[in-house]
Formats: sequence, C-alpha cells, structure tokens
Amino acid sequence: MEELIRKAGVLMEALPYIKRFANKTIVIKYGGNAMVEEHLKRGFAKDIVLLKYIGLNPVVVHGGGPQIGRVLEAMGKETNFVQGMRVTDAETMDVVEMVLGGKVNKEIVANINSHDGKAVGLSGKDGRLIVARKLEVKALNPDTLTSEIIDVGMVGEVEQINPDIINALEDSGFIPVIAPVGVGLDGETYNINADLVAGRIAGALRAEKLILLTDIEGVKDKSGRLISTIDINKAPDLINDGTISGGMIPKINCCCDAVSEGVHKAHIIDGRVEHACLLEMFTDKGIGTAVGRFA
Ligand SMILES: Nc1ncnc2c1ncn2[C@@H]1O[C@H](COP(=O)(O)OP(=O)(O)O)[C@@H](O)[C@H]1O
Ligand SMILES: CC(=O)N[C@@H](CCC(=O)OP(=O)(O)O)C(=O)O
Repeated sequence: MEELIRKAGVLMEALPYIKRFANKTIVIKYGGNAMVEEHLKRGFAKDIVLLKYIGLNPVVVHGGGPQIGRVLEAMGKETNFVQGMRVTDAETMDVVEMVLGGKVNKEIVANINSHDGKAVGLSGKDGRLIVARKLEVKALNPDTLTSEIIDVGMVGEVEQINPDIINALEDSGFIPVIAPVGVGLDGETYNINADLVAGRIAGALRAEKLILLTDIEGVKDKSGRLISTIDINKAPDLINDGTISGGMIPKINCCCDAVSEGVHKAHIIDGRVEHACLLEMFTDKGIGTAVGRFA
C-alpha cells in the first residue's frame, strides 16, 4: 500500500506541470551521442509518446554525428571538423543525407510508433521546412594574424524556418521527427549542426521549452560542479572565461538565441539518464542546466 501511495505522490508532483504545459510545444534535440543503448532509445521513445498523450506537442530534432562518422570510416573516407562543424564535400553530403534522413530518422520514427505514437520523419526539404545558406566560417590565420574564411563545403546555416508542415502535423496528432538537412534557394542540400536547427525551430514555433539531450550532466563550472541555471546575459562570460568550450559553445549559444526569440526556457540535460525528458519536465528539481531569464 505504501508503495502505491508513493506512486500517487509522484503523479501529483507532475500535476502542476501537466496543467502548465497542456497544448504547449516542446522541441527536443536528440543528439547522436545520446542514442546509445537500446533501453535508452526505447525510454526516449516512450517519453515522447507520453508527452503527446498527456496533451503536449513534442517536436523531435535529431543529430547523428557518430553514426555519420562510422559510415565514413567504413568507406575509408577521412572527416574533419572546423569549429565543431563537419567539413562536408559532395560525397560526404550524400552520406550525411542518407544516414540522417534515412537510417537514424527512420529508427527514431519506428521506435516512437512501436509505442503507439504517430511519428512522421521529415528533413528540412519537406515543405521547405529548413531553408539554408552556405555557412561562412572565419578563423584567425596564425601566420598572418588576419581573419580568413575557411571553406567548409556544404555546411549550412539556417536562413529561414517554414513551420507550416510542423503545425499541420501537430494539428493531426502526429509527432514530427526532423533530420537537420537544409535546402538552399536553388534546391541544393546543406548539412547543418542539429543543435542550431533545434534552436531555430524552437524559436520559430515560440516553443515553451527547448531540451537538448547530450552525453554530459549539463553545463559544469571550472571545478566540475553542475551549474543548474544560467541567465542568458551571463552566458557570454562563461564562454569568454573558458568555463564553456568545445561542443558546449554552440549548445549554449543556441539556447540563448532560442530564449531571445521567445522560448520560455532551454535545458541541457543528460540523455544517458533513463527518462531524462520526463525528469526535467515533471519534477520540481529537474536535472541538468536550465538557460533562461533569471535576473
Ligand atoms: N562547461 C562545460 N560543461 C559541460 N560540458 C562541456 C563544457 N565545456 C565543454 N564541454 C564539452 O561539451 C561536450 C558536449 O558537446 P558535444 O560533444 O558536441 O555533444 P553532442 O554530441 O550531444 O551534440 C561535453 O561532452 C564536454 O566535453
Ligand atoms: C555541420 C555538421 O557538423 N553537421 C552535423 C550534423 C549531425 C549532428 O549535429 O549530430 P550530433 O547532434 O549527434 O552531433 C554532422 O555532420 O555531424
């Protein structure tokens, strides 16, 4: 009996959040590093289905960097990163589109649907959801100490999000699952960092929340302790003083951009924790790092 009462208590803790988030859109970025063990993949799919059944509108944007890397390696093709972006020649672009839009996207769709969700896979080409242009990456040349443009190939940045297709799917009870492949004005294909796509989609949808699932507990301070909240005005200091580096920089920047565009809060959480999304959304304490306006 005690165990049953404890379970009821857990449900009651969730009640104010279920009420607050009813009919709200939640954009969840599912990183390639978080798609590891089978039980975690199933747990993620079940979380998404539960969110939909209790009246929220989850939108999934996925990555797949490690999965792309494995295929390129099997082909014997070298891959390089500049400022966290994969240098993408024509052959690499084909692999990226096949892996993200094909295998990875369909695996997530199938997993959600096997738990009675109604997921539909999309890339940025569908309904011209993600219109992109070539990304210009500037870096300092150590010899001349001048800033130079580095050609990273078909890497794109988001020019515009056309959310009509997402709204149409949501209205019909479907769960959009989006691969971060963009389309240019002339129909060309672009490879875009999945965090950046998730942030821009959350902004365009005026989502209640953006959740980035990654492979670390959240943002940590210099002594390795988790920082549970970051005000968007304080984030640049954490980058400038070196607390935040590497792959965490685009994450925090896209969280800040999303909040500036009207998203209420963005969260960076550990996708290796089972049911991470539910723990973040429906418990008082939450997990990971929340980015918002706290001042
Ligand atoms: N202050 C910080 N707190 C947490 N992680 C950080 C920090 N600074 C840099 N990182 C690095 O950022 C990584 C997350 O970025 P990334 O590997 O690109 O994630 P994903 O593959 O999920 O997109 C962490 O694993 C960690 O190595
Ligand atoms: C331009 C660029 O780097 N694109 C990424 C797209 C996938 C991605 O972002 O995947 P994760 O979220 O799993 O890292 C790539 O090619 O790896």
